[in-house]
Amino acid sequence: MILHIQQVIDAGTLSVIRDKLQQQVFANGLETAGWAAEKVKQNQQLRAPHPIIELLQQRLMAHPLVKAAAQPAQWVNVMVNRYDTGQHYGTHMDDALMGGVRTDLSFTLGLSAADSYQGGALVIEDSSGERSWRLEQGDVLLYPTQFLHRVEAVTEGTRFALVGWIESMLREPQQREMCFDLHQAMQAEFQQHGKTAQYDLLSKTYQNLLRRWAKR
Ligand SMILES: O=C(O)CCC(=O)C(=O)O
Ligand SMILES: [Fe+2]
Repeated sequence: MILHIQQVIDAGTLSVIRDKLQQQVFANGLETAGWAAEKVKQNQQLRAPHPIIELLQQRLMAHPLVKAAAQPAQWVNVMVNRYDTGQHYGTHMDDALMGGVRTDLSFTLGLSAADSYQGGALVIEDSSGERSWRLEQGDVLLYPTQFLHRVEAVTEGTRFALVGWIESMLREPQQREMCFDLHQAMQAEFQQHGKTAQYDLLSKTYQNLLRRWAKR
């Protein structure tokens, strides 16, 4: 399950954040690249602790869809990536363990308006082929960390994005998808019909599956 959630952060907040980001000193992205990824990583990054990262991470952590889809146990290496014109991040795998935290999900939160730069698509490969995203500012893409992926070269302008990884209480993508679907069905039933007997059954199954599978 790859989830595209729209408008997690409003455009006004993002405009203030971008102004602040322009004043920060970014480090070379190679600082956090593994030995293979360093062959293909050409970007810049701003790492935690930093108040901008703190603020954005708090918003993501509080978002109901992020919570329901990721069932987070821990967040790790949340940082701002910056790609100026000509920069890219070629095909790579993210490390399975970052400081002892297992990376079950990756996310990218778009911080730049999609029409303010050219190129810079995030491309994810699976056995059926490739899919690419140029996220609108404020949108987040949440995806299992199991795929080869890349960021295409930015050919004009600058692409800022918040990226990071999540260790989930539900290790398997299939478990997360089942719990997420059930959660969404439960919510829809409650919103449309109230606390019906069907809602209670969905809720019972959701909570019991979570209890059965969740590990921290
Ligand atoms: O900038 C992005 O959207 C993703 C970057 C990425 O793949 C990474 O930092 O490992
Ligand atoms: Fe990556």
